[in-house]
Amino acid sequence: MPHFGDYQNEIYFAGLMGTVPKLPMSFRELEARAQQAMPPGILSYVAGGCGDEHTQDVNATAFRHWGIVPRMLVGAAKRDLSIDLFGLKLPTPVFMSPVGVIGICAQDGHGDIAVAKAAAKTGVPMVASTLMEDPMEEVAKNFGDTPGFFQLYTPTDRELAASLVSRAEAAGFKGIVVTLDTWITGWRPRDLTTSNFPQLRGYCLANYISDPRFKELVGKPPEQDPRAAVMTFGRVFGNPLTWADLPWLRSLTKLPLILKGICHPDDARRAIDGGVDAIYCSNHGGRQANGGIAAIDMLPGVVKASGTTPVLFDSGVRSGSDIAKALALGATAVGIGRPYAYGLALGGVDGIVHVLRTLLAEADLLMAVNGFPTLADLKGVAVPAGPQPA
Ligand SMILES: Cc1cc2nc3c(=O)[nH]c(=O)nc-3n(C[C@H](O)[C@H](O)[C@H](O)COP(=O)(O)O)c2cc1C
Ligand SMILES: O=C(O)C(=O)c1ccccc1
Repeated sequence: MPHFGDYQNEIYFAGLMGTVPKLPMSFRELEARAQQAMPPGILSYVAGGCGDEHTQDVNATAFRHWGIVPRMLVGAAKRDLSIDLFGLKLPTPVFMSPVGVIGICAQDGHGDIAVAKAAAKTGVPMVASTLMEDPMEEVAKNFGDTPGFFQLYTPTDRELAASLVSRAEAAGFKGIVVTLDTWITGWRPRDLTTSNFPQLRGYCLANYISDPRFKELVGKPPEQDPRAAVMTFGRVFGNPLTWADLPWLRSLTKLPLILKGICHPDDARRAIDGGVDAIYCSNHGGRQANGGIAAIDMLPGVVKASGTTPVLFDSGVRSGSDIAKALALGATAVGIGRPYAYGLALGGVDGIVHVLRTLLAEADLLMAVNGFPTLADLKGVAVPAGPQPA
């Protein structure tokens, strides 16, 4: 695998031949061009968030309150961005966060498969949502050598939960991410204004309608009565789990179990005591609660409480320097959300690969210029931005 920073040289040298990149080089441009390219209903679902979107906004802007002081004469000519996560060797500390409507972000409606192919090309794992437009078994066939993770929205029906997890195991997924913050949908004015909720219009339910237990719950073949399938989905989708359910969740799989949506240090400690393998600090990109605190500002407390347990992080990552800052603040791996959905909408598999390569190239070059050749060197170097003590 080439150095991710090489993408910069590739682009400049292509420029000598008169070729400039067709795809955006910054998040600002990516978002603006995606806004032009995506159907309005899908765009507003992806771009929107909770309430007045304050949390969503600060998730991104709060990265500016953290900084990295450069070190010189380190000779960081070669960087090593690889990590070991649950014994899996990954070339970079980046993954693609679960995005439930990614299937319909692709022009051909097979966005989940496009993400899996981009994972295979880049070594950046996909965390596949429960909400897919193609069944997980089909999606997993496209991972190549890159491990994939399955994100579970725990349904109220325990047998359905168990069935989804065992299918994920059989399909070769390497870990189960259980999302805790979305057993009910947050207050999303953009979607409410247009009465637009893609899943309730029958999109992205492939993992449900292909499931033997779900078929039993519908009571007839879902394809014969799509409305009954949607109503059954609505009925079983969200389970308001409590700590008392953690032993049951843990018992569902021997694969690494990761809890997504943990932001309080006490919750991290309790989850680790309950036997989870990793903590996933995230506020769902500000889509669920307009609580006001940026996810990146909650990361240090979660990292401290988690000790040696890996901490995954997402929410507001828009650039390579954001990735580097999250790593410096203690994240083991960093999730990309909306940016890759926009990349997919603009350029299919190549669009996702481009977004990942630009983010990774920037992170890699920041490590080079600032003198941090390894992730171990980067750990702990982020400081609050502003005047530094003498
Ligand atoms: C359109 C959309 C759909 C999402 N669907 C899911 C999902 O199915 N499961 C999940 O755990 N998180 C889901 N998320 C949350 C992401 O995994 C991630 O936490 C979030 O996108 C991070 O914020 P950012 O994209 O602003 O960086 C979704 C996010 C978006 C934007
Ligand atoms: O839109 C989301 O962020 C999401 O994860 C979701 C998925 C299904 C139901 C409600 C929310």
